[in-house]
Amino acid sequence: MRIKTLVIAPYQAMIHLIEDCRQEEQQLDLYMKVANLQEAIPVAKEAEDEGFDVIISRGGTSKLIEDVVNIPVIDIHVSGYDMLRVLTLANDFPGKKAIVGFSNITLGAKAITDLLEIPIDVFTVEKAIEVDGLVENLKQEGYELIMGDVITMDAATKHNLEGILIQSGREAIFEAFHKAKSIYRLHQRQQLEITLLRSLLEEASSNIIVLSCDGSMAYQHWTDFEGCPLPLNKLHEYIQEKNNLNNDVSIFKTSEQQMVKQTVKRKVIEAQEYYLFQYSLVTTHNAHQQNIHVETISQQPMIISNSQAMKRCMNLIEKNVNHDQWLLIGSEGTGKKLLSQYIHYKQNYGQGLYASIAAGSLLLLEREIDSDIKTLYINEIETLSPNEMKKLTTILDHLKMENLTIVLSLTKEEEIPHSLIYDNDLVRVQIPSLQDRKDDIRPLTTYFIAAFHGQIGTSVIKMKEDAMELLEEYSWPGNVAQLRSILHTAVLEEKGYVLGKKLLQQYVEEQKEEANTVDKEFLSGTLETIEKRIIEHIMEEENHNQTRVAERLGINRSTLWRKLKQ
Ligand SMILES: Nc1ncnc2c1ncn2[C@@H]1O[C@H](COP(=O)(O)OP(=O)(O)OP(=O)(O)O)[C@@H](O)[C@H]1O
Repeated sequence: MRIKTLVIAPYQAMIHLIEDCRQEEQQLDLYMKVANLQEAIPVAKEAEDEGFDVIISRGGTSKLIEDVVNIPVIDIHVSGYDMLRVLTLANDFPGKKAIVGFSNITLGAKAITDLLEIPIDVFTVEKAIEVDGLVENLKQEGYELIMGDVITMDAATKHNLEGILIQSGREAIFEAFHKAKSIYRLHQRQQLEITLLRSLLEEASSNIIVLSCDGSMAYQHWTDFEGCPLPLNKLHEYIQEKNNLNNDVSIFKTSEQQMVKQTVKRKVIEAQEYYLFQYSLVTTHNAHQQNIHVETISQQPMIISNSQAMKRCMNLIEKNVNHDQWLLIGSEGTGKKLLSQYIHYKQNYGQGLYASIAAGSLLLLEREIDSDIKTLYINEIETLSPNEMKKLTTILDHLKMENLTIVLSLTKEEEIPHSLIYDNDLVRVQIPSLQDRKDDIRPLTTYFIAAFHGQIGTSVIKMKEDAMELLEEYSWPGNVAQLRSILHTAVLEEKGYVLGKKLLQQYVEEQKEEANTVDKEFLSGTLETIEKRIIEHIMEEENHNQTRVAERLGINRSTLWRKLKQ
């Protein structure tokens, strides 16, 4: 196959020479046009669109073309022979003579005029616009003959000076033909490699975008998204903000409310930095609408541990911090989840994903756990039936083989199979209830008040001493979560800077009453009525699945059926 080549000649005489040279050229399919500098740009663009393989041109013109096309551009050099020819020609002219041009011409010219002691002066310009003024000055200084490129000749004609165009000879043309062939072959090989790599990349990985460090896009390929889920300027900001980006994983919500996982990798290729962003959808629920909540923990969670009881608990955690199987036991709201996030942070220092899931949902989870999830927190284990507990043990055995820290959370240990919670590999941490660590109430209160002030702009910044004492006296059946929730309600209500006892007392009393009414109402009536109420309650919790209800109550299905009929 012949190489389709366009020669953009900056002057007409070159066309004749090329016509002559083409007789000896077999591999190039040569076309020719005359155009100099700016005029050459549209010609070159058109040639690229028409499927030309290579462009050949000369000097400033080829430089301009190079910037606007993606096909190889070959420059016809001004050779020493060209220079010798023009100087020989000029030598016989009488009067003052000068060569004017860019350094690609003038360096060689100066060397020859010095060596051969030819009385011709050499002037170098850096920009095309300098030529006209320079030639005008030379005329005033008495120069009669000017040599140079096409622009120099135009200026000479304009100022009525004699001019000789430095033309390229046969050797320079043949050298350019030779270069065109070898560069074209190299370009072809590279294009082939790029096409192959692109198709491999498209098959092997999708939903990726590659940016260079200035934010410009080098490659993208999407299958699950219509385009990049984040605007490109956000990605650029991301690159600039994070200085150590390698395998950085994060989770975010798109404008369409989809949860998306983003993984960023940094690659350095020939001293250029590139960033590969890969996206995947994090399905937070499966067909049964079971939720797995995935997030990043980018800051070390603050754990208040003023009390001796909580200090012991934290010591145990710190001592075993790199362990990958944990059992956190504590009543509702004691901080089990927060502690699991603390363990996750200590193990991964903000990298990797943290996920939490209720045990019942884990049993129904249809997918593999995402490999970027480094910690899996499993709670609500106590709501499972004995059969489900067995299933959970099998799932956990499987999960233990993954590169994953598992944190089991329990509010009570009774009725939990030993196989699940008496595994030697488990680090067991008992989290004391708030009543058993009253020394934490004061710092927790201060911490929550400051956090609400900072995060939601509430005005309270201090507690009255009698209000604090009230909090320290209360038994807190809902533990830290309940303390936090009461303080939250109170600071939203209080518009002053100081939170007093009166308002708090009102909320604490409400909590006490609520607890009493629930218990009292639930336990009122005969044994038969209470039993019925319990069955109804469990039926609600188990979605009216009678097999599971019977399992939980430890009775067989026919007994349950009979009791329901009563
Ligand atoms: N020691 C602590 N220091 C600071 N904040 C805490 C502490 N313990 C708990 N909290 C806060 O109290 C609230 C309840 O904690 P968390 O959800 O971790 O409890 P939990 O034991 O997992 O609750 P549940 O058993 O109901 O799932 C959270 O807002 C948590 O940040």
